[in-house]
Amino acid sequence: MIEALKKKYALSNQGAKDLFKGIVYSVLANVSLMLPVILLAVVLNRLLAPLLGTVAQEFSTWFYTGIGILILAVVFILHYLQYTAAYMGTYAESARRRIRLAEKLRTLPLDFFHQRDLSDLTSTIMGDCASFEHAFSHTVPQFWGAVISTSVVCVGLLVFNWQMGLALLWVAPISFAIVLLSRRWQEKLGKKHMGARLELAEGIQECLETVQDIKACNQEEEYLKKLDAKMDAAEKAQVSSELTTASLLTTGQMFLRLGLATVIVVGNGLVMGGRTDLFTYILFLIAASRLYDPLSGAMSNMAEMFSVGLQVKRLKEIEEYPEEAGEKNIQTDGFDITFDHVKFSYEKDKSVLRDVSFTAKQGQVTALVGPSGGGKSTVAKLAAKFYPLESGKILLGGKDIAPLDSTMLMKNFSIVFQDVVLFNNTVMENIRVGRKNATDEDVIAAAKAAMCHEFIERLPQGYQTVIGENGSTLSGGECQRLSIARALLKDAPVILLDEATASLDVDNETEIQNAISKLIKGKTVLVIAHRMRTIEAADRIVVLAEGTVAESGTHSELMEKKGLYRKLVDLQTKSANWKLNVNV
Ligand SMILES: Nc1ncnc2c1ncn2[C@@H]1O[C@H](COP(=O)(O)OP(=O)(O)OP(=O)(O)O)[C@@H](O)[C@H]1O
Repeated sequence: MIEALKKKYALSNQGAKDLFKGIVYSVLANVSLMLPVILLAVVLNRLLAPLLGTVAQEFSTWFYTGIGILILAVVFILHYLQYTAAYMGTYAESARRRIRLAEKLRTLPLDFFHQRDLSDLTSTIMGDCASFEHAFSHTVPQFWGAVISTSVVCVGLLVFNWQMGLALLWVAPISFAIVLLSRRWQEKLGKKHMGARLELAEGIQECLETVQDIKACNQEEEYLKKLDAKMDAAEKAQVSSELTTASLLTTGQMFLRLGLATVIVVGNGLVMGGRTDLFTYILFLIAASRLYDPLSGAMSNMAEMFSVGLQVKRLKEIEEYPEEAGEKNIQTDGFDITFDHVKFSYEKDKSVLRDVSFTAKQGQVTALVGPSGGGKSTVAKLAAKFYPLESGKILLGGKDIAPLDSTMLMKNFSIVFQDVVLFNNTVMENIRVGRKNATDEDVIAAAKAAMCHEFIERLPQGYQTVIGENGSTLSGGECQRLSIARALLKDAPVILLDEATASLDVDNETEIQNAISKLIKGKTVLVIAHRMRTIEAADRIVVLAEGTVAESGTHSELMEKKGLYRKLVDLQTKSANWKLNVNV
């Protein structure tokens, strides 16, 4: 049972045990609701003895009051136990689920995050987890509790008087069938609603991220119109999903109440015909008033459980995604990086790299140049195993990196990408990301080398200043210098620099390049730069165009060759003399 619950609702062992406890208490609490009915029937039987024609027995008010209080106490205790088991268990499981998800995300390979939509992931982690809290505290235990307890009571009523039992219960299977048979329909509408909600969340996120550009291009009205359309679509999908569910549910619940009419008609006939007594008739009338409520409740819960099913599926997709299970022991023979006939595509059948082969030697600077979109950044990311290859191999110190553990591999890389990622934390901690156990002095030394120290000192709290989400309170050049400081601090044997000095002015660029020159001594350096003069001194230049290596060699070799590299250099020389003509 515990195993079945674990599997069905993606629960931990403790979570499944707590849910089981919640269901058991829910069954007992529901059954206990029949105790007042039984007491009422017994009391009425005694009080109405003269009317019913039965032998009048001695009636003790105190005795029945005492039993009544005892029953109330039992009902209260069982409901209390059910409440604590369902609620405490659910919230403890919710905390475990969130931690489990965070742990799982930590172990997933990077390509998982490139495949999944980030707002979809956020909505699973935040939204679905919140829905589970409601479902597992308010719905699932109550549903199973109602189904099991009413089945037990129904069997009891059928054994007691099968004709009255049938008159009371014939409606239940039909009512449930109405809701159950429409499950696929409800799930389809639920999926559509979830899809529309995700699109809306994506739209809002995109709008917030690009608000400056939208304003700068006077696109507010246009953009808001599109967002409005997404809101309308989400609202429509929600209304149609809820309306359908509510209509079917109300139909089922109304049908259930028909049973009261059949109890009256059948009971009347049986009492008139002398085939049953008035006591049984009254007992079934009271039972009808108590029994249909939990069944109605179970039907409403069932609709919510359909949508929980969809959310559990999304959660399982993350939990069951194969974890990164690479070799932890990385022993390489030096740190040369070799691309050996590498073929790669982000999307199926859209090759970005075709047959790329070259070696970036340790102790040398290898520069990647070429037209925009040629695949330079992709090559740098593949060198650090951000994505799996379609075919070919990438070797680090002669060792294929494909089977290696990414976290262990990453220890060998210092990376500065075009898009700098900074955390909403202090400057000190943002640089310390490079090396967790670095002392404050180490951090400051790296900051000085990356020309950050001066501007950091000018910040309100110096190194202890919190820099906002992704460094929102700093300029682009300052963010880039921080990320260079981080890389200097890490001081790994392989260095990937993708447009590392792109946002710096000429003075800063020269100084930083001096700092980088110190950093790269004896290391394998793969550098991408659009400004050709910054890589003229590189030991080897690899020209990438349309996903292949067009040519390679030193600056002078390539200039002599008069190929693509020469063309790019000439173009840049021309553009360096370009001036903004304000008299046109
Ligand atoms: N995450 C991604 N998903 C899908 N396609 C991508 C992705 N990143 C890059 N591409 C595509 O891969 C190709 C190579 O991109 P890449 O960024 O490697 O080129 P690049 O030479 O570094 O360009 P640039 O000089 O403009 O930075 C381009 O056509 C680009 O559109």
